[in-house]
Amino acid sequence: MYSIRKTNATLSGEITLAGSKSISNRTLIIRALCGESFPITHLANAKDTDLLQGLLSSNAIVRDAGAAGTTFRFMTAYLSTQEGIQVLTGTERMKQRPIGVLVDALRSLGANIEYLEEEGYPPLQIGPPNAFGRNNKVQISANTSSQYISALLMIAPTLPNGLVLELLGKIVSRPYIEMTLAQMAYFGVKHEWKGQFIRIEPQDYQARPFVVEADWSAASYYYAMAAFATEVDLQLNGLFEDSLQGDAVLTEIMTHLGVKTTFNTQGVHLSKTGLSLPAVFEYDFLRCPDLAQTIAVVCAGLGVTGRFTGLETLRIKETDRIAALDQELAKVGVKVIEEKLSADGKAFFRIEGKAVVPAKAPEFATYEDHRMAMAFAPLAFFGEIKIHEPEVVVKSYPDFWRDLRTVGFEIA
Ligand SMILES: O=C(O)C1=C[C@@H](OP(=O)(O)O)[C@@H](O)[C@H](O)C1
Ligand SMILES: C=C(OP(=O)(O)O)C(=O)O
Repeated sequence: MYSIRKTNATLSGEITLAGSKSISNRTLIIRALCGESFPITHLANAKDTDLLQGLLSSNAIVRDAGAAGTTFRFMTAYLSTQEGIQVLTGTERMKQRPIGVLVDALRSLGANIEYLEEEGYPPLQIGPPNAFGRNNKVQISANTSSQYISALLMIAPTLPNGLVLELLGKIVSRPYIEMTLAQMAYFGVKHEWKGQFIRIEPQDYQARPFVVEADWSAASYYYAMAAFATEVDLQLNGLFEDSLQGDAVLTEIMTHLGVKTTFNTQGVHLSKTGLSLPAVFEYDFLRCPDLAQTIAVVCAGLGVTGRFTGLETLRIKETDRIAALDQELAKVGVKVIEEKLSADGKAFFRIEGKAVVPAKAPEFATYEDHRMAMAFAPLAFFGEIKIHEPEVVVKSYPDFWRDLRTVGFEIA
């Protein structure tokens, strides 16, 4: 457990953020499918990326993706194209995260996949494919996780007849699908996306050097600190305005919550907007679910009522993130209230109250979720806090605590 304090109310310094884990993991899969190696600069140092790199270079029969969702989903599709029999497993939590939508789609393409424990969940046994990809039309429900779709898209150009993917229902996390297609395009693979259909012809990936941009989801924790600080002069290096990451929408979100972004040659500079805050901040996180915890804590810290939609997928991530936010925000007197469904069927969650950090440091549990630890850390601006199992941050941002110390946090 860490005890965290911020003894002054200002925020200044310079942080060089590590590479995006989402972009890195796509790049590694594409390189594995490419047949020719290419250099990757600024690859993420996230554990999820290390795991993927390890699994791709392993010949082991049992491969463990740990807690890494993209690693598990991307490897499921990748191994379906490979000879031999492999077992793909993960943590106890991974065994509760659904995979049936992807397995059904891969089976319809000819993959030979068996569930080793519970139907619809990891671990999987992936056997040699049978006429894999002879059929090239697949329907897939798009409302659970975009990672299934990205996993299929990346193998699509290597299939004998390519792939025509029909997305069924509401598309969650759409910018991650766009990220996948944009990276595939960088490596020479064309696609056509019309309405609910994405078509990819059989094509070869072209090897080219690749530079990974810094992680916008990781940047969000500094924006939260900037929202809580009285004065801000903070530089975050490695980020681009023209980003592959949907989470770059953070700059826009945070202008409403008091943080001004100025792009420069190195990345972004953060300062205060000086504008007054809204009483209520309404936002739909369907396109950027990984920002939801950060912004929930920002609203709590500022005493702005958050009114959020698009949180449905949060329940199947590293933990049930809605339940975790509810439990932990209660420790600073903030409520997470699920409203009745609106007429158009939208589920609204209200984040209500102003966080008060009690004199006896509150202890925040992290539920094996890196984003719980990182989203709650900025509350140290309001008093001493404690974070359980701080090492969870390794999943996406192993240097988080080191970097926090460099901007004036006392961590013991
Ligand atoms: O494709 C990706 O890199 C990701 C997609 C999102 O997941 P879902 O599509 O399951 O929402 C996101 O939450 C996750 O952190 C990374
Ligand atoms: C949801 C996340 O990751 P994954 O689904 O890849 O485990 C995340 O990093 O917030």
